[in-house]
Amino acid sequence: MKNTIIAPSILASDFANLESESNMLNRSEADWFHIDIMDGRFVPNISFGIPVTAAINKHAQKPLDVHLMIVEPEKYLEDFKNAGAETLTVHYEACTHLHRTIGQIKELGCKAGVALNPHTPVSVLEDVIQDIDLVCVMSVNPGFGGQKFIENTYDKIEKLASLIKKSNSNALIEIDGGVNLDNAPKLIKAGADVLVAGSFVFNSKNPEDTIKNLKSINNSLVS
Ligand SMILES: O=C(CO)[C@@H](O)[C@H](O)COP(=O)(O)O
Ligand SMILES: [Co+2]
Repeated sequence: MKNTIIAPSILASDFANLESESNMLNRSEADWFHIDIMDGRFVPNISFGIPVTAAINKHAQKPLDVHLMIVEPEKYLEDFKNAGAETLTVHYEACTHLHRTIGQIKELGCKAGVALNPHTPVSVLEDVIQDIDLVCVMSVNPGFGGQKFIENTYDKIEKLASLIKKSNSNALIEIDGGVNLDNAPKLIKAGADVLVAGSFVFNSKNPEDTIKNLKSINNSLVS
């Protein structure tokens, strides 16, 4: 049975209590910590950067999945690796030399991810899909948590799954934005391997239970 990876997004957590939020994720069935880095240039919002990532990493007992929504990400890869990143995801739209940037991530010993904005077709990845470990399909326009899920994402996942299969790539398909218990089963059926969920987890009454519910979707799909 496929084991869907659940990656709660720290963006929706209580920034004044990152230690307790991290401990909650450590106790929970979450697999990764999703860390959203926004620079106010690639996206119209600023979140936090390298020192806060390092501070989260002090408490996190699970891999950090770092989503760089920044221009010129190649300048900061090493800093984020040193801050604890296991996966470094750059945006296709922010990289003039994407192939080189992927190589730099690998040289640092990190997993290489590439994120696609909602308007970017999966076909742009044809010539790099074998080199990457993860494709992050944005199911909202990047920059903010709590936005409405874009329905076209299901088609996009299917196209990406077929590109990955055709290319004998091992890339994981991650979905980021507006994920909840209503759309998650359909996302998994379409081929999603990793679900990022921010507000759905942290705004719920019991985030640990919400993570457990997301994690158990696979079981219910089997029957
Ligand atoms: O990268 C982003 C937004 O740009 C995401 O990771 C959000 O943080 C997801 O938040 P929700 O849509 O689940 O609230
Ligand atoms: Co993200």
